[in-house]
Amino acid sequence: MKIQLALDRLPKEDCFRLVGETADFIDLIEIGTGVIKEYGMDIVREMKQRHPGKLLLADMKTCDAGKSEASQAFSAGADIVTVMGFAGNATVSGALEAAVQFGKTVMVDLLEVREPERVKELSGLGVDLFCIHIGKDSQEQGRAAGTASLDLLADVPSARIAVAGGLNKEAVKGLAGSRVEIAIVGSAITGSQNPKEAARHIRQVIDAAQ
Ligand SMILES: O=C(CO)[C@H](O)[C@H](O)COP(=O)(O)O
Repeated sequence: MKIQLALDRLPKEDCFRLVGETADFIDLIEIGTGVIKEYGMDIVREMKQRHPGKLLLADMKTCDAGKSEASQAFSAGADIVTVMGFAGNATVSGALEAAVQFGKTVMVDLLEVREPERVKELSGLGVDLFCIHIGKDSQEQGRAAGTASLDLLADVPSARIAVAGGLNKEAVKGLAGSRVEIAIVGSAITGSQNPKEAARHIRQVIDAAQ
């Protein structure tokens, strides 16, 4: 299982510092939605320039203008962009079209998607990478991402799966050995007193489970 470090609600300098400290233990870097709203495509561009060997995800959370927004992020150096699963099919298809043009990838964020039928429909459009996501506001109401929510993808055995939403070391351990390909971890690393050690521990948990 891969680790995607989510950089959310952070100043630019902290984003670069955190990636510098944890780079040995993470596989993907995510520029979070709020960080993109603050710094735009410049931070996507700069992160790719500084870390060309890491896969870079721009968490655009696109819900309209799919082709245009995906192209914007791919042009800036993103390898993966996110599009919301509740977006219209034309938006998802537009983003997928851009991904083909740039030779890159779309991740569909299933935040608030509850119907397996919708996941099958998205798969039919050509989506192969999905993110099961419990958002910040839901987390504050006591929900957390876990293996139970994998049921949403039970009918799409070919789907590649990422999981996000308050994952910590214990939750990542619970995902190890499941279908999940990418554990998206934000605050458990970025909010830790020692981000490098936090990332190292999560990496160890994953390696030990393989
Ligand atoms: O997409 C996100 C928020 O919308 C976050 O990147 C994702 O939830 C991971 O962060 P955390 O581990 O802090 O929940």
